[in-house]
Amino acid sequence: MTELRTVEDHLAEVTALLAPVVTRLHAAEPELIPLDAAAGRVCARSITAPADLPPFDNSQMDGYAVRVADLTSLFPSLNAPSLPLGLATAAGDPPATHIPGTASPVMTGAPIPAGADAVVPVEATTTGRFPALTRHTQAPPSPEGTEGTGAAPEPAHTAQIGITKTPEPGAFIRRRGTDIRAGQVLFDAGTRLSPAHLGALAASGITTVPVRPRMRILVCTTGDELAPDTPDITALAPGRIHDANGPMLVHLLRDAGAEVTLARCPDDPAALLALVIEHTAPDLVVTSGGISAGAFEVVRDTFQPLGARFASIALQPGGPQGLGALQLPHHTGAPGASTLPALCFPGNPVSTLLSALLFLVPTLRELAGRPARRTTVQRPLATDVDSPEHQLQLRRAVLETDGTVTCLPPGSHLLHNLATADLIAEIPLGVSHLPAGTPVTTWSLHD
Ligand SMILES: Nc1nc2c(c(=O)[nH]1)N[C@H]1C(S)=C(S)[C@@H](COP(=O)(O)OP(=O)(O)OC[C@H]3O[C@@H](n4cnc5c(N)ncnc54)[C@H](O)[C@@H]3O)O[C@H]1N2
Ligand code: MOO
Repeated sequence: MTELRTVEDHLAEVTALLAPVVTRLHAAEPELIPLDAAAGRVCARSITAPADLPPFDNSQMDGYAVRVADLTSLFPSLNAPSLPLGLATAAGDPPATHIPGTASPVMTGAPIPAGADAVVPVEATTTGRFPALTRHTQAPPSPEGTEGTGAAPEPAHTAQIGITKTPEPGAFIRRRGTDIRAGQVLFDAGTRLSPAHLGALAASGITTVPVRPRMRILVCTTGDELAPDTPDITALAPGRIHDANGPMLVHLLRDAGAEVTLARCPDDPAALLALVIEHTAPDLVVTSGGISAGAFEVVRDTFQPLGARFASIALQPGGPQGLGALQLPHHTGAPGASTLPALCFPGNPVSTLLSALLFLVPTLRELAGRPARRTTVQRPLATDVDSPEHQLQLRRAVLETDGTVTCLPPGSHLLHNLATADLIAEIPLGVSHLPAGTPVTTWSLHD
């Protein structure tokens, strides 16, 4: 038999087809978007911290701000020295001035009163809890002439706070700028924004972020058998099926970082051509179905005259594949592009999804600041496996508790078994049978 093109050959061709799109997206003007829309997007520029984080010295514990010297020098011989109760600072209050020789109650996140140099957690006091407190913001004004002079006004009331453990200077104080300093780089260009990144940006008071534009993909699912969306989507005319590939591709590609539009097209080349031409400036068109050996292959019939190539590769599922830079009669592709790149995946649902995972998602992952290749792990087969000798077979598989993998049936229409699988197990080219226990390359379907 003629040797089929390998998966590696096809991946290299797809990568080369997409390279100009990637270059254009890297060079494009960033989009400035609000933080709440930025999860998963990639920073287009490095972002500088506008302010110190934390923005002020604050307490790590609910407790008492003290001057350590008051405890060590005033009561050197006592096991549990006590200090008169000072005025309290809650989180959100402005900083107070610590009255020397007192214990100023401070809550977690509250600014450390000026002059205090450690916090004693409330658990390290003789009562283990707070007495009734007065916030310094609610206290009557200080006697004239004492505020800000360093002279100590009288404490608000006379409760004594017994301290069972003398703290080290700096204990339980979260110092200003210990997370990041104003002017330091918060995140480099190319960082993919996780929830934690968004948290750090929000904490810094940043409300918009410059991100790289996403690849705009028009997904066309094709076939006369695909039922139109109707109010009662469970009612199917005889011979019709629901469109599984559309939602699957849309979510897979969005999740990988693309901006995706879905269109459904009958087996009518004029309709497919019109659809592609009318769509506003996609970077890439992805189709499913209509590329194999049938008499009504809408994608092949429409795209082949425009420059796409169709061939079988040594892969199962996902053998039939098409790709090309389409020369459209009225080009409406992305600005700066003279042709419209197209990837044409086979229609069987498992074939469609695995084709996208294998050939397109790596480029999208890289654009989104993630490693292109998934992590692979060698795992032993739980049972014997048969596979077509001249194809790399991607078997949906379940991970057993003993670390072995059980391969599920290979049919490329078996979408439910894809949805319940944990892994893909690769049964290599040139192999028609592998006995139980043979280690095979596996990768997660949920990474
Ligand atoms: N004589 C041959 N027949 C077939 C060959 C072959 O080499 N010689 N290859 C088979 C393989 S492998 C595959 S994969 C399919 C690929 O065919 P197409 O890409 O042309 O896909 P269709 O025929 O349009 O559809 C195949 C199958 O998938 C169903 N389908 C299509 N779109 C959807 C959708 N959006 N949602 C759910 N299901 C969909 C469709 O109804 C068919 O059952 O060709 C084999 N045949
Ligand atoms: O190559 Mo097909 O994708 O096996 O069903």
